[in-house]
Amino acid sequence: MFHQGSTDSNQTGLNRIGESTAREGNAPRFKNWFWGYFRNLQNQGFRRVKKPRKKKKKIDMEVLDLKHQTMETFLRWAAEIGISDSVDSPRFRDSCLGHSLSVADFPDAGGRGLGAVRELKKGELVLKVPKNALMTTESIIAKDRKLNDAVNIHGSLSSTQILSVCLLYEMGKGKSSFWYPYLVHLPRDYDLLATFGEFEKQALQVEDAVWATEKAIAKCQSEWKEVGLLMKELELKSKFRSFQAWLWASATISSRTLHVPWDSAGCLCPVGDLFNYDAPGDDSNTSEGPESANDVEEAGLVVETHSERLTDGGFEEDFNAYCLYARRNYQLGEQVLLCYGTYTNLELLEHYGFMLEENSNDKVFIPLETSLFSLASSWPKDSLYIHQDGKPSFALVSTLRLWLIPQSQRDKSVMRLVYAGSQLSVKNEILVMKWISEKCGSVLRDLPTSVPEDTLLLHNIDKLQDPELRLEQKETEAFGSEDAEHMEVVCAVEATLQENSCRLHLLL
Ligand SMILES: C[S@@+](CC[C@H](N)C(=O)[O-])C[C@H]1O[C@@H](n2cnc3c(N)ncnc32)[C@H](O)[C@@H]1O
Repeated sequence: MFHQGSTDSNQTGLNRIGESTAREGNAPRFKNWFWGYFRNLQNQGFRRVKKPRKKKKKIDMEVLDLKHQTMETFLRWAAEIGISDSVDSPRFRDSCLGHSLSVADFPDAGGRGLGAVRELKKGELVLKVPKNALMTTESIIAKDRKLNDAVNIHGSLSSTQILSVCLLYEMGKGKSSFWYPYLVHLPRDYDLLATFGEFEKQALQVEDAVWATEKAIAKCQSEWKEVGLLMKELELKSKFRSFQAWLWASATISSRTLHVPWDSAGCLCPVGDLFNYDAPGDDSNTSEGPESANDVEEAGLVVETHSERLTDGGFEEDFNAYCLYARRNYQLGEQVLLCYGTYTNLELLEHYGFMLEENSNDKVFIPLETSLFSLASSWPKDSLYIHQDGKPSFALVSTLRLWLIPQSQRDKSVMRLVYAGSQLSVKNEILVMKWISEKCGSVLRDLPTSVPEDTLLLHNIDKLQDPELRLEQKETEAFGSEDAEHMEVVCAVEATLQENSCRLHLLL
């Protein structure tokens, strides 16, 4: 659904959001800690766990005068341009919502989102956004000759780079932008990997997560350099040309665009981008054993079709509109969610800036011997992983079965059993499980912190970040008695917060 590709636990308490607030653009408190990544290993008795953290990075888009822009104003504007949550949209409505949906706050499942204002049936149309309301490169440049001409001579830039520049250009227009009522309600800060600083990156601890962060930051920087000339030609104000502004724009595009068939960058969809994320069906990881069809799919032996899962909506030529449908039945007050795609927690963090505590699509990669990799050459490297519930993937368990028998016994009949996902012998199976258990144990032991340490640290960092919960003197003293490493991290967080507030002052 959302272009880059559930928690149903907290779907009660539909609190209508009326006024815009400084932080309404995003969940007030995202669980952006990566420790969930290894939590299930810990649940199986492993002691050590990764503990990352994420500071808030404010990207100040001060051009927006938020004072007079309430959610009501936005929803009225949306109704005027034809956005509607009902099939038969009446011509005069003071809100595009109210028939099926309402904007509400879901603190534990995405923050601002859309709730059901009545019972909704699976497959029912819940939102229609006409093409003219969508922000695409095409629709933005169609309204601006100068932008159109400039964009057309920069054909080497990717469609995502172009859309990001168009977004910043539109932001630069302020109130004169057609989409101003929508733009003012975009989040002002994001937590995607590309926005991570050195401290946050190191806190991830796990090698592939640190590497993914470095890659995301490097990509963002090089893409920003590449668009420098275009932004200059467009005479964007320097604050819109800054790397901070670029981070903001590319995070907006990454986390909010919906797929459209005519532009690989997708579209920004007013109101439609208020749906929070629901992971695709829990069916992907509930199989009984590695012999199941799902495990075979994971191993890349069967091409998985997601068509059933991703049926929440899309652009429909017949309606000339983006149409979004209920993916299941909803009760009054429940949060209505969309599936943006199938993601691990690291991928969710990279593309959307959040992760799920329970994510059946999550994967943990453990270091493997080179000889094991060469034995697994018929499977993609990324199929050798451990599920969030601790179960090894089909490819991993099959390769280990083979690897842990003497080379002389690896004949055709054994290979056939391995590829069919069958056990070779009880002895071999015990060896496999023992090997995995010891490997995971050693990975976890090598990490600097444990879950309880992480939990305590996160709790204290939360307090430091929340002005309303500022640490009282007594608690500060309590820190003094904790170990030096903990204190060091708290100091680093304080320094980061300090640095951020200085940066904000400079911008203002
Ligand atoms: C398309 S927007 C959804 C609306 C968003 N909550 C808002 O206020 O604009 C996607 C963003 O919402 C947040 N989000 C969506 N689903 C979430 C979930 N299940 N848990 C936590 N955050 C979520 C993430 O910040 C994500 O980048």
